[in-house]
Amino acid sequence: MKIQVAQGCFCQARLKHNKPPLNFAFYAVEGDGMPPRKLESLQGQSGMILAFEGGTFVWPGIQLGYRRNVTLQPRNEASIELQIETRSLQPLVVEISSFLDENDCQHIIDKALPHIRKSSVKHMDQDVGKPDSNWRTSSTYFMPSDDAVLRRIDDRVSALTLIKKTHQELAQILRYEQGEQYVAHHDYFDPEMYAQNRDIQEMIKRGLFNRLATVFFYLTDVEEGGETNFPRADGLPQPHDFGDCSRGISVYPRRGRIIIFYSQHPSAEADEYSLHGGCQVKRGVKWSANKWIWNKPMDYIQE
Ligand SMILES: O=C(O)CCC(=O)C(=O)O
Ligand SMILES: [Fe+2]
Repeated sequence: MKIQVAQGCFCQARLKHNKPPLNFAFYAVEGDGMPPRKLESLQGQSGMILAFEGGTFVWPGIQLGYRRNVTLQPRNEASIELQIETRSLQPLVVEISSFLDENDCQHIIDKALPHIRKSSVKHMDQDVGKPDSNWRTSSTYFMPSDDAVLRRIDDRVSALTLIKKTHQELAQILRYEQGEQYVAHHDYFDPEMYAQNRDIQEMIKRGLFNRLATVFFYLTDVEEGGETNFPRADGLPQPHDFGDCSRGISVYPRRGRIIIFYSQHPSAEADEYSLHGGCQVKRGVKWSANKWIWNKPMDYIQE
């Protein structure tokens, strides 16, 4: 038996359009606590079986505005039809305009309301000791999936992303009141930026594992502002002002809408273009939620 090992890059077509290349690769895990090693020269070897953990599905973006009709088959539910639209290729952002219904959205809000408290952020080494409100002024509740509605949503997210439920974190419910925001940041943990943080190093196994994708729910319409902005969309340079929402692309809140954006390339390398923020709510209140998905089981949610 001969097994070809692919190692490569979606390069030619992208470079032609002045887009940064998207690399993909295979990795070997050397042992607990060791960073993964790239397998770069295995072509032509025979009789080898590669077993790897961490490989996960990514929706192909195809092109901006591409619309794909899909039929999902969530566990314990009839199939559902929906349309996935590509909003950005770099970072990869797709939108489903109607994923949650009115009742789902209201259920999440009602359930979170008694528990919601000021949001925190995980500080990079250089920011330890600074107030969370430098970055984020919203309120948060991490909500256990302890009823049928929430379990159904987890199953749907799993069917949509084609990533097991065990890889999801608990939904982080967010409320932004007028004037509140979360400036641009990454959802993945850069091992170098958290070198002194033992908990994070343990969680990401020094770079082996990380958040792969974010499924972001919009639970209310917002009268003005509150959009999610990707200031580096389409390969733009690093912004000077991380609160500037005038660059790149923005997705506006609409009750029931969701987006999926990917923090990693198919190669499992972090995508620095996935920088994003929750822009200031100018009028009204924004309820929303993060479903962070890892490239490993997290043990918050059982299959
Ligand atoms: O509120 C938003 O639109 C984005 C929030 C966000 O990026 C986060 O909570 O990590
Ligand atoms: Fe985020």
